[in-house]
Amino acid sequence: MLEEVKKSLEASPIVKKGDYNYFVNPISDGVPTMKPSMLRELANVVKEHVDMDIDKIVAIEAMGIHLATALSLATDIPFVIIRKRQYGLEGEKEISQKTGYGSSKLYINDLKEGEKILLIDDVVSTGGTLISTLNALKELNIDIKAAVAVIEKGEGKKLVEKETGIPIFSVVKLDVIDGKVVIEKTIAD
Ligand SMILES: O=P(O)(O)OC[C@H]1O[C@H](OP(=O)(O)OP(=O)(O)O)[C@H](O)[C@@H]1O
Ligand SMILES: Nc1nc2[nH]cnc2c(=O)[nH]1
Repeated sequence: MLEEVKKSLEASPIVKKGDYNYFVNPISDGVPTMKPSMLRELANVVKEHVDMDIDKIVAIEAMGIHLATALSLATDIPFVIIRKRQYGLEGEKEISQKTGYGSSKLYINDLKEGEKILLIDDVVSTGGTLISTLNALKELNIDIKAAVAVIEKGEGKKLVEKETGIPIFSVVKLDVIDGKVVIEKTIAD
């Protein structure tokens, strides 16, 4: 199980973004090319391990979108995207997001108080993105049933859990060591 995912991650090229070792992978970049079998397996793993008694899947742009789409097709649950684009719609909420290599704004739309959601993104690394997003969703009184970061890089997941009180489900934990992705564990181990 997850052999294709592990092989693909271990083969990830590493590029520097300043001092930050950024791995490049189909799950987190759509580059190199994503295989449908790998995307399907990831959606099924999430579906099997996470409480799917929810009203909506919520994706973070950009690299949560294909994961949310696959999960939506596997479960028939609708999804909405937290965009990097501002629409100015009524009720829109702005979030400031900071990663290990950049920052931007995110915009929450079309989520109602009490709605049961699963939040999904590709990677948790420093935890900056999930901390600001989960805290904003809490301020909106959204019922966060689950939060998923398919790939856990480094120690950011623990920080998110400490800062938000919300457990994060991840499929693979990895780190970049000596210029290579090293898998530390997977949900199948
Ligand atoms: O835990 P963190 O350090 O916050 O890193 C995780 C975030 O970094 C990436 O987003 P990025 O801003 O690069 O945008 P993208 O999804 O548009 O590539 C990734 O998709 C996560 O959202
Ligand atoms: N693709 C990719 N996305 C990230 N998001 C946060 N860190 C990383 C990384 O190293 N690679």
